[in-house]
Amino acid sequence: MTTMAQVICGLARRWCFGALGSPLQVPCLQALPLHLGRTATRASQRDLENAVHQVKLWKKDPGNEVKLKLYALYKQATEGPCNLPKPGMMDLVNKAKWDAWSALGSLPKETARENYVDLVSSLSAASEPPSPAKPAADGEQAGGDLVVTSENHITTITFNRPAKKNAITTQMYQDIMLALQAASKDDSVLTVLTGNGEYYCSGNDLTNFTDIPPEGPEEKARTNAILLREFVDCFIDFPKPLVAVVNGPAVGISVTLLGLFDLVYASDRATFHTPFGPLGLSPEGCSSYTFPKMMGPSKLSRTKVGSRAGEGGCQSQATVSLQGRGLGQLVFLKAAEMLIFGRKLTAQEACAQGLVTEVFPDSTFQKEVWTRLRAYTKLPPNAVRTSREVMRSKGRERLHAVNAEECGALQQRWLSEECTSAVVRFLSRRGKL
Ligand SMILES: CCCCC/C=C/C(=O)SCCNC(=O)CCNC(=O)[C@H](O)C(C)(C)COP(=O)(O)OP(=O)(O)OC[C@H]1O[C@@H](n2cnc3c(N)ncnc32)[C@H](O)[C@@H]1OP(=O)(O)O
Repeated sequence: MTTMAQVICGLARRWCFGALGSPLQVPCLQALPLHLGRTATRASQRDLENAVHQVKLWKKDPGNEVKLKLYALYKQATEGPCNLPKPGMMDLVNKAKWDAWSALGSLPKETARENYVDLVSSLSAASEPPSPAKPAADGEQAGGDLVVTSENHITTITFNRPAKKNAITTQMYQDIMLALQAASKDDSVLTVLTGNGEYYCSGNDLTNFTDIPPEGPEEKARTNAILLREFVDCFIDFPKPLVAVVNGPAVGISVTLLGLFDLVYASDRATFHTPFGPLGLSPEGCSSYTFPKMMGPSKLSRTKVGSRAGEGGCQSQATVSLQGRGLGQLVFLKAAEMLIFGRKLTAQEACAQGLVTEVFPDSTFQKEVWTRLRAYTKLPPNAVRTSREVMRSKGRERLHAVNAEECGALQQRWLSEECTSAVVRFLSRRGKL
């Protein structure tokens, strides 16, 4: 499946060479050097054609920002100021192109031609053969975006895109579903989700929103809603204990799904963030039901006073009891603060709210957690499975209904200006469009 970045790269590559479509508003584009005037003679049409040919010879991808700048200059040099109607918000590729071209305003054709030629010549001088790919360092996991292992009666599903903070691609949703289906039938006792690298998971890969099919954004939203519903249903119906080993910051759907897990063990460097408000989105993963149920509309959290992290419960965080005895901090955290207003929780706060089972010092996190999980696999597997089933069966029908409602709401949210603007802002901040 091509993502927006590939679509843009492909189009931008054609834009540079063949000048297609209309430009894009990428604020950082203005940051690129405009050679406002050549000290030598003015660039001729021939110089422009030579520069276009030179770009074709480039071995190293200059990145979207440069491609879009070249595209906009080429259009300005050959057609003058942007003369196309502004595309719709969801038509991100053409909007990206329209804005980049429009950003050049009434720059004269000759100047645009000079700038194009100068930019190509300066980049050609700077370009060097791409360095050989860095071999995976010792201990780093090779493998694809998702690594699934099964040993010691534990199936482990590891998000493995550390360079992208383990953001979940569309393919990864499919692969996680396949892994859960296999785990439900294998001889494992527990199934674990965890992350490779500093992040647990940064949620949905926001470029997922931008790969618009020919049928248009409505079709994309419809298929996304089906994918999300099936994905969450897999967790609702999963028949064995689900464990999250939250090794670092968790965002979005990787947080909301935790309400469907049986154990959530977190490193004390983990954070839990559901930025649905800023993204123009709404909750998923049944969190609109599980979080209020877990946290209460407003909850005075009670944790062991003075307990060391890892000795049961959350790290010490004195709270005051309803009787008002003792000193400490009132921890009023509502599900609404997370899901509506996007408040980020520390591991301790998430534990105090019931989202996290236990917090461990990062230095001993992996050792302590995996020792404990291996001990749990020694329990009689059928008893474990039966106990979990009787705990979970009563709520499944309700969870399926919640999932359906959440996906229906999101299907509309994905088409909203609020959401598309937020996605464009995120992707534009680093020239991802
Ligand atoms: C069909 C199913 C729908 C499911 C519905 C689910 C909804 C959600 O999950 S909503 C939440 C979505 N996630 C986000 O909004 C997080 C977006 N990312 C960020 O805010 C930040 O990247 C960060 C806070 C997670 C980390 O910031 P920082 O430490 O500054 O690192 P960078 O931003 O430079 O990230 C490094 C690299 O990774 C890319 N990246 C990170 N997260 C995502 C993401 N969610 N989607 C796409 N790409 C992501 C980021 O763009 C950087 O890439 P490069 O610039 O190429 O290095």
